[in-house]
Amino acid sequence: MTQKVAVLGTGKIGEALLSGMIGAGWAPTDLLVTARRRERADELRARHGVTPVTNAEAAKTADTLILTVKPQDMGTLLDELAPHVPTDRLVISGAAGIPTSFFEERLAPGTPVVRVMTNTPALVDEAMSVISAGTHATAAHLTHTEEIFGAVGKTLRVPESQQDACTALSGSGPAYFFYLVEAMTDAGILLGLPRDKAHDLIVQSAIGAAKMLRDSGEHPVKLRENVTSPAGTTINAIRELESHGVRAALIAALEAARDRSRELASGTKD
Ligand SMILES: NC(=O)C1=CN([C@@H]2O[C@H](COP(=O)(O)OP(=O)(O)OC[C@H]3O[C@@H](n4cnc5c(N)ncnc54)[C@H](O)[C@@H]3O)[C@@H](O)[C@H]2O)C=CC1
Ligand SMILES: O=C(O)[C@@H]1CCC=N1
Repeated sequence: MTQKVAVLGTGKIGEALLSGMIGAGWAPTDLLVTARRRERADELRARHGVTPVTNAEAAKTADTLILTVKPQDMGTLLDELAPHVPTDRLVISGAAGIPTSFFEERLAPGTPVVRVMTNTPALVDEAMSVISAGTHATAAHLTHTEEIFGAVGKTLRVPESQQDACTALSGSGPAYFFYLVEAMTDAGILLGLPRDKAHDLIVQSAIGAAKMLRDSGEHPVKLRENVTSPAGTTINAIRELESHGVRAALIAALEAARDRSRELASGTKD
């Protein structure tokens, strides 16, 4: 049976998902998109061969609705959608913070809702997407959600109570690594290297370290110890990181991200 999937509010995350799904074999003719602006809809059609529709048309036509608007826009979108969504549709939310109960309260009783937190490496099929079922979502709904988000990377099921923490870790996670690369590139400049060379050195080191973290089976502490020679260079750098409280700063930063995710729960917090 053909399953039509609609992405509503196709911005950065929505388009990355769309592109990954098409790459994984979804027929563009089975994919519908909605956008606020006409030019954006035309752009999506030209780039991916998908069909732009209105939010109401998507609700009536698609079997699965993936809502990828900003948390603050979700209430307005749901007001628009609610009269048109039959209860046999699966509604997937990709928004930070907003609980499945927010959707269940606004959609017809019994509508299955799944909450997903993905991340921007979806653009290169290396996303980490964490998936939680709402009250009426079945095992089949979770499997279908995994099929969709599996097109852009790894998936993991978690209880919804862990979603805000996951948002802080993997949802926002890529930003912390980009920030680190930016800061380390600045350090390279301080040490007299041209920016482009410093950038290349750090990026390749990041890729190598990421592959070792994923593939070596070693604990990160062991991997770091292997780099840290007695009376060598690395331990001098580590001492500075510790004395500047970088570990504590990271813990506090992720706690702040988790708290903000909780705060977004009402879907209206600017
Ligand atoms: N950017 C990121 O790294 C991540 C974002 N998210 C979540 O994904 C969602 C989307 O984020 P982005 O793609 O970064 O935002 P974005 O701003 O690029 O995309 C949202 C799109 O929704 C459109 N939109 C808003 N209201 C609409 C409506 N009523 N009808 C149709 N289109 C509408 C906007 O015009 C925009 O194009 C957010 O809820 C965010 O919390 C999740 C994981 C990572
Ligand atoms: O910053 C944000 O709110 C979104 C959600 C996770 C990553 N970006």
